Formats: sequence, structure tokens, C-alpha cells
Amino acid sequence: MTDFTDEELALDPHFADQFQTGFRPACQLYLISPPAIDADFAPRLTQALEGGKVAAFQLRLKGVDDHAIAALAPPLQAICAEHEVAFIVNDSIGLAKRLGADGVHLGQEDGDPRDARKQLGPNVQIGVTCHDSRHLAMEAGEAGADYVAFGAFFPTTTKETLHRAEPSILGWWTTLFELPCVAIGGVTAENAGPLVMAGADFLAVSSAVWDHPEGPKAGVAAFADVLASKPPPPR
Ligand SMILES: Cc1ncc(COP(=O)(O)OP(=O)(O)O)c(N)n1
Ligand SMILES: Cc1nc(C(=O)O)sc1CCOP(=O)(O)O
Ligand SMILES: [Mg+2]
Repeated sequence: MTDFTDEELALDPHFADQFQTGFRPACQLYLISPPAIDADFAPRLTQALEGGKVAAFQLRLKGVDDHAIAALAPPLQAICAEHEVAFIVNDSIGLAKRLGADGVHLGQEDGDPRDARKQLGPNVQIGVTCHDSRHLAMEAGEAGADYVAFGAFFPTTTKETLHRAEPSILGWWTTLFELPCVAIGGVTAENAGPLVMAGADFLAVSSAVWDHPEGPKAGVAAFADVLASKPPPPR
């Protein structure tokens, strides 16, 4: 692919003419696990999923080896299945395959989406971290990703982040491409409005749900209004 800078991509007024945009469903919640979990996590996950519609749950346990994650994942996977929530594994194509997960999320250093597709097949969702880069997002789309993730939009203590994204990248992406985009990084019910209005297909959220003072059910419920703040365009 030709290497345009992000500035060139943002400014080219004819770029949008090459693409057709289609129907986009309303913005949905993509729940990320806390960075570490203990024995009481399964009931907390159930509570969260009872707080409102959640499209996907990502098991993201940094520093825990794949065997340990494989041992604790099945009950969480079952809870997701009961609630019709896609179960996404972070970082590891092999673990996603071993668990029969609904998807895998890959950072820029976590593996090639083409390899993931070969190993996981056509029905498994593959997401790719694209930071604040239009170029990385187009590369991920070309490589067959099912969604691209931009961030971090706000300061977060869940992960050390080196990139800061602006809502305009979501507007740019959704104007040009049908492939869904995820907004991540410090997202709360209070600050998410501009991300939804800019066109985010998913809000990926961890601490705003797990650290909610009234518990994870209230944490998910708190997002209902902002998710509904931009109705999908009519068909
Ligand atoms: C939905 C979503 N977006 C971005 C990330 C971050 O992935 P990565 O850059 O690989 O960082 P780690 O999460 O692995 O620390 C994500 N996990 N999920
Ligand atoms: C996992 C992750 N990835 C990010 C990125 O910018 O790529 S920010 C982030 C942390 C998300 O957790 P919280 O909602 O608590 O900020
Ligand atoms: Mg990763």
C-alpha cells in the first residue's frame, strides 16, 4: 500500500469519493476485563452483563501465561455465551484458537491479522490496535481485520499509553470505511459523548465499569444514555 502520511490522508478532499459508506448500527459497548482477576470475577462479569447490552467482552490479563488463562477462561466464556456477548481473547492467536473464542484482539506487536485469519478461519472476529494512525487502520483493513481500534482518547491508569487519539479520527474513518471502529482509553459515560457523535461503532471500556462505585452492573447501565445519544441513520 502507498505510504501516505496521516496529514495527507486527513486533508485529501477526494479521498472520500473512492469509498461508499453504508448503514451503521448504533454505538455499542465493548467491555474489557480488569487487568487482573480473582475468584469473585465470574459473578462480577454476570452483574456487568446484566447492566445493559454489551456486544463483546475481551479477556485481557497482562502478564498471565496462556495456560493459566486457558484454565480460568471457560466459565467466563460460558457467561458471555449465555448473554450473547462475543468472547474476545487479547494478544494471543494460539489462545483464541485453543479456547474457540469468538475473536482475538491484536496490538501492533501481537501478530499478523493475515496469520490470525489463516489460523482462526473466516468467522472469528479479528481486531487490531491502530493507536491514532489512519495509516495503520487502513493497513489493518487491508489485512482483513474485522474492526480497528483507535486510542487512547483520554488518560487512563489501566494501561501505559504512548498515543493520544482525537475524535476526528473516528469521523474520518466512518466517512470512508464500513469496517467498524472502536474507541478506547479512559472512556467513561461522562466523556464518551464526542466519541459517539464522531461515529464510534464501539466504546471499549474497562475501569469505568469495574471501578464504578455502585458496582459493574451500574457501570454498564451508566453508558445507556450516551450510547443512545446518536441514533443510527435510517436505512
Ligand atoms: C479493543 C482494544 N483496543 C486496543 C487494545 C490495546 O491492544 P495493545 O496495543 O496490544 O495493548 P494491550 O491491550 O495488549 O496491552 C485492546 N486490548 N483492545
Ligand atoms: C487496553 C487499552 N488499550 C488502549 C489503547 O490506547 O490502545 S487504552 C487501554 C485501557 C482501557 O482501559 P480503560 O477503559 O480503563 O481506560
Ligand atoms: Mg496486545
